[in-house]
Amino acid sequence: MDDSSDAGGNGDLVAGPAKIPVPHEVAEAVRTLIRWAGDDPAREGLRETPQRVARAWKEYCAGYGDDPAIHLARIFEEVGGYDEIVLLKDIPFQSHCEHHMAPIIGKAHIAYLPGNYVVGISKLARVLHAFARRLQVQERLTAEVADCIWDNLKPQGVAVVIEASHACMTARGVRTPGVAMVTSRMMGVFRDDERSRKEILALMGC
Ligand SMILES: Nc1nc2c(ncn2[C@@H]2O[C@H](COP(=O)(O)OP(=O)(O)OP(=O)(O)O)[C@@H](O)[C@H]2O)c(=O)[nH]1
Ligand SMILES: [Zn+2]
Repeated sequence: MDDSSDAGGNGDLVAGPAKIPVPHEVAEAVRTLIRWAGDDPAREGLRETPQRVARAWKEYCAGYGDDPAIHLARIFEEVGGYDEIVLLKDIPFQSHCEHHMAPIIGKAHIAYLPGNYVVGISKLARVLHAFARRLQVQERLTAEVADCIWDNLKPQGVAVVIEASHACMTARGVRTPGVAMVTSRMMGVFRDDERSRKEILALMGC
């Protein structure tokens, strides 16, 4: 294939982002895995696969280079006396389980009851992705997101609920599709006050 061709005239859009170099031993590890799985890493279709797999894993695990707390560094003094729940619902995310390195695909609901500060709403999703793009178990992911918001925003309450499907359960092993794992972490008023807890769970649709 001629790499210099640009038939669509879209320049960089066609070329995509610059590719990071892949260390030899990383590519070799993928070749070893392909061989062990039963295929020939030297055959035409698999020749560039080790580099692709390595770069894909850098992308899946980009959270290791993303400090979640940084996304909550820009906080605003409470806006216009707003003192009700802020909820970001149905945030899709992707992670990988630390046991099998298989995809965890799901959605998260993240809420807080402000104290003196609020944060740009996109930042809640950024915190989620910074923790999700690592090797995880769902319980720890849930706790890390909640703790990060609690520590940095100092709100009156935090509630995080995550529902996800684990490919290590659907594509292998017990092979049971259609199962959702649900985890939650309630802090402050959402843990201590029955009415607040019920209100947030109703808003989340849980
Ligand atoms: N609690 C929890 N378990 C998880 C998560 N992701 C994967 N697992 C489970 O981790 C367990 C690992 O069990 P092992 O017996 O060590 O591994 P395995 O022999 O591959 O187990 P099977 O998946 O049952 O075949 C499995 O039961 C997985 O379902 C997660 O996020 N939270
Ligand atoms: Zn797993």
